Amino acid sequence: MTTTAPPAARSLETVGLTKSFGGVHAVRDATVTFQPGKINALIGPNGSGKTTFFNCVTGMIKPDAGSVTFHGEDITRRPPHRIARAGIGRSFQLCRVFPRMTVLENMLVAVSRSRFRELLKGAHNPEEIDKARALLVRVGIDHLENTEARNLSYGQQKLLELAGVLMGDPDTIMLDEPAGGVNPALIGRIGTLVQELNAEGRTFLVVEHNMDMVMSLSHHVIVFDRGRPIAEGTPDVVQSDPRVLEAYLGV
Ligand SMILES: Nc1ncnc2c1ncn2[C@@H]1O[C@H](COP(=O)(O)OP(=O)(O)OP(=O)(O)O)[C@@H](O)[C@H]1O
Repeated sequence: MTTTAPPAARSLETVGLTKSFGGVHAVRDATVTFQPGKINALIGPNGSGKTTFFNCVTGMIKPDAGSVTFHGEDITRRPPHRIARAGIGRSFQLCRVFPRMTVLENMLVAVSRSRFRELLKGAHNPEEIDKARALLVRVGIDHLENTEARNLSYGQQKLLELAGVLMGDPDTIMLDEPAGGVNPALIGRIGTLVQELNAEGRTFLVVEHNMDMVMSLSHHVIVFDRGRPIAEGTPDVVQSDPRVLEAYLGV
């Protein structure tokens, strides 16, 4: 009798992912393998399909074709909460927090739906509250615990969103433009947090236009153009790839 070894688990990969909006081919036959345990960056000109790709991976929109595999399991077209439960956390390009809830309340609604119902009934789980407070300390906004989120700076809201993502203990974290609209001091703090969380074993996939951040933070860079990857490699390799210059500069 012969046995077949299971395929080696790879953290996250897509094969032939495709999504159109009417006549706009936002993501076209995108086959991408992200490096597990690393900080992966996804870059590309405006409109090259990065956010649509993110949304297909995290179940926010359904791809027209192709597959998404996470730790060897097909997660294509699963609803977002099931993908989150599988271990993929994400932030959004336009930060999503509940503006009239306090920072701590935002942390508590970041947990699962069943707990959200508990929260609405006023039944707070003490362990969740402890965990939320520890994460607020970690991202450096614990002093704002009782402040309504709308009174935070945009950068502080991004830190809150990241802390909320960490409430789910994801092993893979997808950040959509973490530096967008954030002042330089907080960009530095977000970058340091990403590095620390990565050193603890979490895989990152970061969409970002801030090239200083991308090049200093990432281990592996994937470049999108017109809906598909056109180049990948270390920051140094990608920066000197003529296809990348062409995509950005149209030369
Ligand atoms: N819901 C939608 N309906 C119609 N077209 C869309 C929709 N979402 C995205 N698109 C189009 O799909 C293409 C890819 O957009 P997407 O936002 O994924 O690119 P991006 O690389 O994330 O851009 P940016 O860097 O500017 O955020 C663009 O032409 C965009 O206008």
